[in-house]
Amino acid sequence: MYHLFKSIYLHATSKEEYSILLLGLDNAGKTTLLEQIKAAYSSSNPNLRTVPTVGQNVTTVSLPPPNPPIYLKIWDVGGQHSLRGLWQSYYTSCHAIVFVIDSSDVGNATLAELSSTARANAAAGTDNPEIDNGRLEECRLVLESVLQNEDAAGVPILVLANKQDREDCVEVVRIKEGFVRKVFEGEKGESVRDSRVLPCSALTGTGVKEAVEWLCSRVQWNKEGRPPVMR
Ligand SMILES: Nc1nc2c(ncn2[C@@H]2O[C@H](COP(=O)(O)OP(=O)(O)OP(=O)(O)O)[C@@H](O)[C@H]2O)c(=O)[nH]1
Ligand SMILES: [Mg+2]
Repeated sequence: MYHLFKSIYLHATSKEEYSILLLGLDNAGKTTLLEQIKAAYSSSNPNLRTVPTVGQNVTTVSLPPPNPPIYLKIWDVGGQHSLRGLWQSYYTSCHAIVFVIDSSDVGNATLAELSSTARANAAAGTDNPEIDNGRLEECRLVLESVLQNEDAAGVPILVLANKQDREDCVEVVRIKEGFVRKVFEGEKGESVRDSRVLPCSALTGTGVKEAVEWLCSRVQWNKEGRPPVMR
């Protein structure tokens, strides 16, 4: 009888917990985003004086109603080149991935032109000084490697076009149509995946709640594929 009551009590009081993995190049804004999420759901002030992450930061948030009563455990890992090899150890246990892009560092031409120019330059081993490619090509290679990893297969991906507060940013529609769609539909993409592209400014907090709400709905939608941990 004790065990029956205990299991009823645990069932009634425990909540589903889903892990969210923040990825993206160094300087994209992952740690700033983590700080804003933490602040948004705990009524504290965000610490926006970030330093490059070596290792990981983690925080767990509980969303208020009308969101479902779940926990999101958010993992922020370092995006520097030498640290990207560590990302794959998080793939099997994550329920969704957020790929953060610095929208002010993807070039000054249209993204379609940039993609083809960057590829042509890479193939020819040259660089056209007239066009600033930013880090678009590096970003493409890194996003492709995430999509191709078997341990991350089927995991919902939210691409965040961050730093939308900056005057020199590329707008979200261009990032979506000229870059993300091409990567997802390209031969190294995986078009059957649940995905979305949203604008945000981790610095001001704009778009952060919309991002979290999308994640919240998609991890629950995918819970048969990746069941939550009960806490
Ligand atoms: N203008 C603007 N700056 C931002 C935004 N998000 C982050 N930054 C700035 O970008 C820089 C890098 O931000 P971080 O959050 O530390 O970047 P990160 O992705 O965690 O970098 P790593 O830890 O090296 O992988 C900091 O100076 C932030 O203040 C944004 O939305 N707008
Ligand atoms: Mg960081």
